[in-house]
Amino acid sequence: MAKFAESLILASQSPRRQLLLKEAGYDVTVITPSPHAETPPRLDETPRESVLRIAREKAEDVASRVDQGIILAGDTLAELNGRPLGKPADREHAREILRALRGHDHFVWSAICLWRRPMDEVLVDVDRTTVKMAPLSDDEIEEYLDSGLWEGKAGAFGIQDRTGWVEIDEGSLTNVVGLPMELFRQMLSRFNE
Ligand SMILES: Cc1cn([C@H]2C[C@H](O)[C@@H](COP(=O)(O)OP(=O)(O)OP(=O)(O)O)O2)c(=O)[nH]c1=O
Repeated sequence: MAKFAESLILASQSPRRQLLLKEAGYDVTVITPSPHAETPPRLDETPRESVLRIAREKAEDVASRVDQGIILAGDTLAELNGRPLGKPADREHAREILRALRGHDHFVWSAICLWRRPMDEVLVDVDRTTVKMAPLSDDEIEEYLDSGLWEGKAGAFGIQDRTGWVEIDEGSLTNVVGLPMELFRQMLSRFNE
């Protein structure tokens, strides 16, 4: 792993992003972006464009409060037939999303923004994973909804929650969980070039 003298600041309240970094040996300080920093996906954007913009908004918000270091922000969306699927508003919404996704291939997009202070050098990039959800029965969906694990997850489902229910066709697993670690390492090394 590349060593950085600069501190790494995770601009995220996501416990999963924090865990992925910790497991990979990165020491991070967490500063949560303000809830107003992020504006939801817009109709005139593709899901790819939305995650790139939103990751940057979160990083910029935290950068305005940091004097020195590298700020890392991310954003994740699922996409089914061009339609962005974010975090479900409630159980009803989660059910609707899972019924739409079951049995289908879909994409998961995660963007990363690295914002280096005080130079204000900014890198933004995105990764895409193709996944397939098993043809879940209504009962299986209700069982998952009962677990509450869908809350706060793009596409109302966590690949890490039920092994075998979602399979990766192509791409990175950490990208699906919210932070593509391969891309993160590449981006970090670009600051060293
Ligand atoms: C598709 C999928 C998403 N997710 C999670 C990753 C993200 O945390 C979440 C998408 O929400 P995001 O808005 O990307 O992030 P967040 O609200 O959790 O945290 P913050 O904005 O503060 O950084 O969905 C999983 O954990 N497993 C999955 O399989």
